[in-house]
Amino acid sequence: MIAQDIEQVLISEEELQEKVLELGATLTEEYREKFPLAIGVLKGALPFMSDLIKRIDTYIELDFMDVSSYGNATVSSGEVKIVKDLNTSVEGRDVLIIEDIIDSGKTLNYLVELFKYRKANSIKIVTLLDKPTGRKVDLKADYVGFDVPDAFVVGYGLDYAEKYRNLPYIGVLKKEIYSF
Ligand SMILES: O=P(O)(O)OC[C@H]1O[C@H](OP(=O)(O)OP(=O)(O)O)[C@H](O)[C@@H]1O
Ligand code: HPA
Ligand SMILES: [Mg+2]
Repeated sequence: MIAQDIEQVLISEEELQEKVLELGATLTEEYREKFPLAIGVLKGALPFMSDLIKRIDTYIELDFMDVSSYGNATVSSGEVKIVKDLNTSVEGRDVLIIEDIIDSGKTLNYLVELFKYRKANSIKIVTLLDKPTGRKVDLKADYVGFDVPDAFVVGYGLDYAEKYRNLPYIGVLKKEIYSF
């Protein structure tokens, strides 16, 4: 079915779940004495966030921010739009931003600056994937699941034109799907 559009599986379901466990254990230690505000960046972070929070064994509060800069393209427009803002104030809070991928870095750079301006006490980033070759601004995550090569990847939350978010693994799309 939708798997027929995938050229190659980069990260299997088992590898994803193993990494989520490992990151959950690390974050449990990091936030043991705190009550962080975990902010999921919609829509891409949803599957990762859903799995990760179940592996964090300390008190956490959840919120969501919906920002978008890709539309239906495979290259960032560079303009980050807030589609849905937080319900909670970040002032004085220990913020943990949960992302699916850092590519150009523009989305997270925008969010980090916004949360600094709103006076968060601390801001950390956990991202499932990092694509260092895509970077346009200087930005590093505190916790990274996997580095990915310079290819447009989909699955486990990541989309191409809003499709493929529901694949249970991370794959590379066949070229003919997005170049015509
Ligand atoms: O580092 P960057 O170049 O900014 O790219 C990363 C961002 O782009 C994607 O979101 P997108 O804007 O496509 O929204 P989505 O999560 O709803 O797909 C992805 O989920 C990250 O949030
Ligand atoms: N795939 C899906 N969405 C993305 C990517 C990618 O490689 N980079 C930034 N947003
Ligand atoms: Mg997208």
